[in-house]
Amino acid sequence: MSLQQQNVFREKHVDLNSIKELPDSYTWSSVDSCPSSNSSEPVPVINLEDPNAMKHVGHACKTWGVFQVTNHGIPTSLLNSMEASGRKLFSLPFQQKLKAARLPDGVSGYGVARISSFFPKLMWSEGFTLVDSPHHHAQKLWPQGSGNFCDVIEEYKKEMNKLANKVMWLILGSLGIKKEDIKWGEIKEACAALQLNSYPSCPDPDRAMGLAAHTDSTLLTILHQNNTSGLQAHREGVGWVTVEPIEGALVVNIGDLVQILSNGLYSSVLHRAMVNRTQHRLSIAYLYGPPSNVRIAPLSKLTDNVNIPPLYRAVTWSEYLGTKAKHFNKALSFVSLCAPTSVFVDGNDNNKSNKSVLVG
Ligand SMILES: O=C(O)CCC(=O)C(=O)O
Ligand SMILES: [Fe+2]
Repeated sequence: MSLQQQNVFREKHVDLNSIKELPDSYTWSSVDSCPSSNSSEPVPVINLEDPNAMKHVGHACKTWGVFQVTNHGIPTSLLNSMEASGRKLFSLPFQQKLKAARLPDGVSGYGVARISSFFPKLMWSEGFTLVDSPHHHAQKLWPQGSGNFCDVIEEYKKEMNKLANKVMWLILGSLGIKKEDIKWGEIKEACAALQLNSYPSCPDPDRAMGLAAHTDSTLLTILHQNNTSGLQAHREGVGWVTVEPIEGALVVNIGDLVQILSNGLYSSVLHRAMVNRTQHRLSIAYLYGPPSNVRIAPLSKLTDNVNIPPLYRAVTWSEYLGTKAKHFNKALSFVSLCAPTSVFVDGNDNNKSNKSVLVG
């Protein structure tokens, strides 16, 4: 990073652990105007070894757009090691983390939430995005050697890829889609990124926002949250519902690309992360998408051009990320083939960024 880039970066990046009182720039009035719902119905929990798992996945996609999975096959030891690696990274001194800072026009590296530019207020979180190999960043963070950090990341990505592929086929299967119906076939060659989020304890959590409301620009996202609640999903007619952490379970969010593929039968889930006064929260999101050159369009089996016309035009993942980076929570309506549908936009939706936004 050049000196000038470093200065610009420092103006935006603050060591949240050193702040004792919530500054005005971090004070959100919209947190109060969108309170959490008291609904007692929890987000569905699906045992992937249940013979009816596909049916349950279909129902959860139709009603919530988010669910938790158990018996998912990811070893607990790997989840623990990944969490420890995340902690090790975020507990580095602030100046050290800045050495692996995301470049102004880049995607990977350390920095504020990538959706920050769409909101007038700052979020109480720090993030680390890994798109390719982690080695380059690890060398900057730990010049003396990063221990098993890179091995854990690589192993985690490999295992998550298998799980994401399996869940993707449960989702497609629940729509009646078979392998031969997918022209781009092997979603095994999918692209993915890892997003590590850290939410330090906050002096005034009721007025702060960890990560503002957004949908993920993925096919699906698999999220591991440490034993600290904070993730909330928005359900039509109900409001914000907390996705309570369950030991060993993983959260699956339906992303915008499944909304396109399913021709709107399954909607991506609007979600956000809240913070708390005493605990440091950590989450690790595996962002799963198709190979970047594949055009994603409503599956022909789900449309008939007469009664059920395709609702979206075909887009590649990278094209969609560009649209999202410009129009944020309105992006789906920009690839829509019919009149714009109602979209939820929280905060300032003026486009100030031309970066890729993998989330939000
Ligand atoms: O921290 C969380 O629970 C949510 C993270 C998230 O939504 C994301 O990284 O896209
Ligand atoms: Fe997200």
